[in-house]
Amino acid sequence: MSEYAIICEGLTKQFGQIIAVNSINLKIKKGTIYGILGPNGSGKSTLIHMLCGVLPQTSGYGSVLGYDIRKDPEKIKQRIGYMSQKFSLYLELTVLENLQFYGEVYGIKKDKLKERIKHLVEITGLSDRLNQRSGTLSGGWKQRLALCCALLHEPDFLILDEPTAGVDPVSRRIFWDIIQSLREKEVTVLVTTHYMDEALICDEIGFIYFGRLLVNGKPNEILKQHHVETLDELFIKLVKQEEASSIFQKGSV
Ligand SMILES: Nc1ncnc2c1ncn2[C@@H]1O[C@H](COP(=O)(O)OP(=O)(O)OP(=O)(O)O)[C@@H](O)[C@H]1O
Repeated sequence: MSEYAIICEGLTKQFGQIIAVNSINLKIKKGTIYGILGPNGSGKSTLIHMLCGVLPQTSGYGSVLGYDIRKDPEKIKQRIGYMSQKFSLYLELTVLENLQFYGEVYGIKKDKLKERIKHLVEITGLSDRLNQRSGTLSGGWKQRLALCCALLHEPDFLILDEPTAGVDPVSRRIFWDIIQSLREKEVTVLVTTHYMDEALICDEIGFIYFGRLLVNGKPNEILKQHHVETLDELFIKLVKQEEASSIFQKGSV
């Protein structure tokens, strides 16, 4: 059994002329939180979609929980929980109805589902809102419900695509407390974020720029290696370096 939940070797995705993900090599240990950072359009979602088994790669290799993303996408889908950037639950259904619906889609038995819903609404603070129509929840509460749905079937690998974008600080804190508690259960978490305070909580982070993984490792070690105090500082420095080298390359042709 591998100690890694995720392995990418030269993983690449091309859309016509655009290389959205460019030969990424990455290993994520089981039971850890890995944060992906990078500007808009840098390839984060494309990488995630490949790892979910919903977007075939152009070249390279990827495995999730030991399953090849090209050969076994269906097995991967059963073992992962995914929360997308956009709220994708049914707005006209209540909180409870959404949870019951997703539980049935995952094929969770009635008694188990009841137990899971009780546990998840308790830890996310949704217990008092079970009968509220989901469309009337504010942004932070909608995200808590989406997290509950992604965790219902006890996935071994949880993918969160910008889960806290536009969410208030209290909801963000609750969110991250839950994410961190998953470490104890050996759940591997892959999360994209633009918030540097969230990145510092992750066990390891990667910074993607134009589809390439420029930096990868433990946040504090990365800061030391690059002689910077904050991740913001580092990422601005990296982007400037990359821009300067692309201008240099264009100029030298
Ligand atoms: N289906 C597609 N067809 C063509 N180009 C695409 C497709 N999906 C993504 N791209 C392009 O691939 C690149 C990477 O996009 P991607 O959505 O993965 O970035 P991202 O880092 O997730 O961005 P954001 O932070 O805005 O969500 C972009 O140039 C985007 O326009």
